[in-house]
Amino acid sequence: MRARIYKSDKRQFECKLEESGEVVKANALGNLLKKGETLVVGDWVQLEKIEETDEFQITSLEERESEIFRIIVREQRKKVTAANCDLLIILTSVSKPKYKRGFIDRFLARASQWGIRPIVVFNKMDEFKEEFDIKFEEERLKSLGAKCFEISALQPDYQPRYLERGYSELKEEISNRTSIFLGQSGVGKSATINTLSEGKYQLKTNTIARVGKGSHTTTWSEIIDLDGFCTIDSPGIRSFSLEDVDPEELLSLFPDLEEIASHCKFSNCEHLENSKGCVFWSKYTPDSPEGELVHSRLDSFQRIYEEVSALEFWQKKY
Ligand SMILES: Nc1nc2c(ncn2[C@@H]2O[C@H](COP(=O)(O)OP(=O)(O)OP(=O)(O)O)[C@@H](O)[C@H]2O)c(=O)[nH]1
Ligand SMILES: [Zn+2]
Repeated sequence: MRARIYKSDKRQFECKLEESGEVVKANALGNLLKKGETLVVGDWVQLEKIEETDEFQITSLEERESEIFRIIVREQRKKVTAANCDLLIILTSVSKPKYKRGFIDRFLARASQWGIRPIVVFNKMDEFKEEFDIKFEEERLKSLGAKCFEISALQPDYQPRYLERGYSELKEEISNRTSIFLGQSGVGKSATINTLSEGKYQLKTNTIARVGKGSHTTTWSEIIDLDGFCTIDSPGIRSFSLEDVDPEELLSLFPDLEEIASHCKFSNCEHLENSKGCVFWSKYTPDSPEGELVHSRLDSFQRIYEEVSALEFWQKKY
């Protein structure tokens, strides 16, 4: 019977049966686990019931539509943490913590790498101050293919004032999908999930796994089922760092820039102000409306590029 893995902890799995919705514990056939972690939350699998023991066994794995992963650089291998995620929800705050375009661009790069559609949610709109140019950010994100929403997690009946979409549109967007919420600490991920679940779920604010605080060796990940939508909670997928991305592949995660860069005169163009024949500086001057957007992206790209190429393990190659 068909089922989806909802929780994985080393070699033990909890699976939700597609037909009955029942959640059962299951083991996996050895050959499915051979390479260490070939089964992850979100995977669709076939289960068989072992009559003698009444236990369930995972007998096969369906091909994945998308994977959330990181590259373990030293081992040259991909570590998958979740599968079949439909939507990457990038949450940001318009008050505290301060909106950081660079963070959004990092998450957008991940969305591009994982092949998952991103949307951006501006939260804490109840504390909105006019000096924040939400329309500019929206235009920028729209041109990158990300729909934007404005909400207040603390006031679900907040109506959008600046953007087309608000809370009810967000509810619709996530319905029947599996999403993952990303965003810096304190933007309101837990609060938003709680509100969207309409009381069914009560995550303590500040409980969603933190990243980058000391060692986090937690292996467990789960899908939280919230009646009509699901979210994947897993430590290790929220980091902003793109340090596992090969600097030479970074541009491919900025498809908008990659397109423009393909017109630069030299294929090894560094896209600096004095680079000869660089389209970014000849055609898209930073003070033109279109150039402002392009250069804000180039800026993010170059920051990450510098950061990543400074890492020892990437330098070894050269
Ligand atoms: N004013 C206002 N405060 C909010 C809103 N959403 C969340 N908060 C507050 O912001 C703080 C952080 O919210 P959390 O939901 O814990 O944020 P988080 O993103 O889950 O944080 P981490 O668990 O650290 O990643 C809490 O004190 C919330 O009450 C909002 O829409 N408006
Ligand atoms: Zn160039």
